[in-house]
Amino acid sequence: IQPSAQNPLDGQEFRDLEWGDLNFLHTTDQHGWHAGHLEESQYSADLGDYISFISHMRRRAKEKGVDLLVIDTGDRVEGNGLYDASEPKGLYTRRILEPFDVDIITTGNHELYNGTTALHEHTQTIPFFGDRYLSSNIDIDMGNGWEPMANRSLRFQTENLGLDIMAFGFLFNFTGNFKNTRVKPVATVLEEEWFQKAIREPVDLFLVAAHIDVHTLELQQIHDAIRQQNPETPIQIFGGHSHIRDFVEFDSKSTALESGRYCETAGFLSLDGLVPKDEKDTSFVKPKDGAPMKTFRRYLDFNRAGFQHHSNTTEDSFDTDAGLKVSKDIALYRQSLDLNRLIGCAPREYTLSRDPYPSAGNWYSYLGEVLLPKMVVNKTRAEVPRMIFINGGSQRFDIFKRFTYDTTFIVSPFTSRFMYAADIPWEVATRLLGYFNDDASPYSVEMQAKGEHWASASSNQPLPESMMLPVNQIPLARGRQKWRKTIGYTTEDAFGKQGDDVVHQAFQKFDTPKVLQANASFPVGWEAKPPQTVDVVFFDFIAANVADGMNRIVGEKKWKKEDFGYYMSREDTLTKLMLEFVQEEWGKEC
Ligand SMILES: O=c1ccn([C@@H]2O[C@H](COP(=O)(O)O)[C@@H](O)[C@H]2O)c(=O)[nH]1
Repeated sequence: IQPSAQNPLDGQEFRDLEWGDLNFLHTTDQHGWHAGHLEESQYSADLGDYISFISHMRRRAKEKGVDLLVIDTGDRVEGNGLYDASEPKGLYTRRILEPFDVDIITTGNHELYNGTTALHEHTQTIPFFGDRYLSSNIDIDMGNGWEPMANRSLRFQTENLGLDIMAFGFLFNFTGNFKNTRVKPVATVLEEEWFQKAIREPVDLFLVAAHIDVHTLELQQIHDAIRQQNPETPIQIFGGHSHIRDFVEFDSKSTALESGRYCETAGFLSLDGLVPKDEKDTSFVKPKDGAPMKTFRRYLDFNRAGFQHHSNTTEDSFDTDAGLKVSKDIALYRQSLDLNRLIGCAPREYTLSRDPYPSAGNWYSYLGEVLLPKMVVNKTRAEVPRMIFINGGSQRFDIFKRFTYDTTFIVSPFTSRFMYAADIPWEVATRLLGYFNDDASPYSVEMQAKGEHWASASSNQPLPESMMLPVNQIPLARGRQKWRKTIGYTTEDAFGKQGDDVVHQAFQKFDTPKVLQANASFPVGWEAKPPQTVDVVFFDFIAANVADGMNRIVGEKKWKKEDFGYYMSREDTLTKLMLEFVQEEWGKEC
């Protein structure tokens, strides 16, 4: 745990784990949160704590004569100062991840948005993990033509039961990658010779580590391709990308688990009733005593109390040398990046989705009404009315009272710059937001294809400490023991409502805007007499979408993204502007 982080409150009610023959721990979408959540005690474990936990769980597996595999399904980068504040980005993250002893690891879309990130992944991270790092559908060009980003598949035997496993690593059909990589559509790869050969190998289980939302066509396609050749063999899938706790059942021997995001969740899954046959034939996985194979899943809140509970350790016996070293290194790296530096104190907490948009506590509302109009300005065109558009997905996390240097990256990690289209007719500019918000618009379709996930009813986001319920003690019928309930994940998935390891109180989640519009320098009385033209200002990340939108509105191909210039200096990213704003506008009395 990091020096400034807090352990969760005592007295939480746990749901225990059920071990099987083959057990898994799974993380996904870590997004640089390796220091843990310093403002939320429920998710305050750091990667060092997780490393200690893994080590105890491996020991327990050995004692039980079963196996444990550790999986990570990508998007380890972008979204936290520990990754984004270093120069080059990820300098420390790559070192921090080295002791992370995963069995299978794969690539997410965030490893590919930026050419340098992809390059570093290929030249530094992948060699370290070697053949355990799988990229079944990604290629990279290092200057000599396309080559596989990493190993395509891996066949291996588990340590204790000797289960024979064939593993793959897939990314969804992502199109927003930098041009030094290419992501092959999943359906195409399923037809490739190497894949067809791999699924014909006589193994006990197929394992798919996928940076793919578990409710997608891509995963169904992967499942169906393997199942067609292997009617009886278990297919275990681990997903990611949509940042939620989720679980789906494809058939009685195939499920997919998604384990949340941002080091808030470690997924646990077990398969029982796997009996490897001596002779390899087409039905070597047999149910125990004729009973069907049993699958069990649980979502663990990422904190030391839970890790100790599930690994049967105590505060005294929990830490391993390797885990302690990682926690110490993280603290040193954070210090050298000055991440704890207080920039300002927020007038109140702002949330992305726990407060409705628009409302006073909603961060998008604050951005649209206060921050963007003030900060996004070109001095030479300051008097020209402007409409500023940013994509909702650019904002990544809530704002607590203490806004530190780290917070700027936690909220706005991307290096998007502001571009503009000058003097756009009022009738065109005012229809842009409607165009973006129209579900049928090509913008939505394209962004969905890129993995854009707008508000999702099934995703549930945890609350900060300040939202903890007052101690709500519920006496147990059989004794004097009392539980303390906190607000947090209350996941409902294909196996029901008992998946979370801690019994929480549910919370409400509201829709977030796809695209946010802010207006600035509008003349007095504009409602009665609108300006004839305005500047349309937007992130370069959505420049092509803005051009498409305006072309659709006027019904002709008038704009292309190459026509647009930068509205402000290229250094003026929203991350930088936000930091300046907080420094200037918010006091330091928290
Ligand atoms: O430069 C960028 C890159 C991405 N985004 C937005 O991020 C999300 C996707 O993130 P996931 O963690 O994979 O869900 C999506 O909304 C992109 O639009 C961005 O704004 N800028």
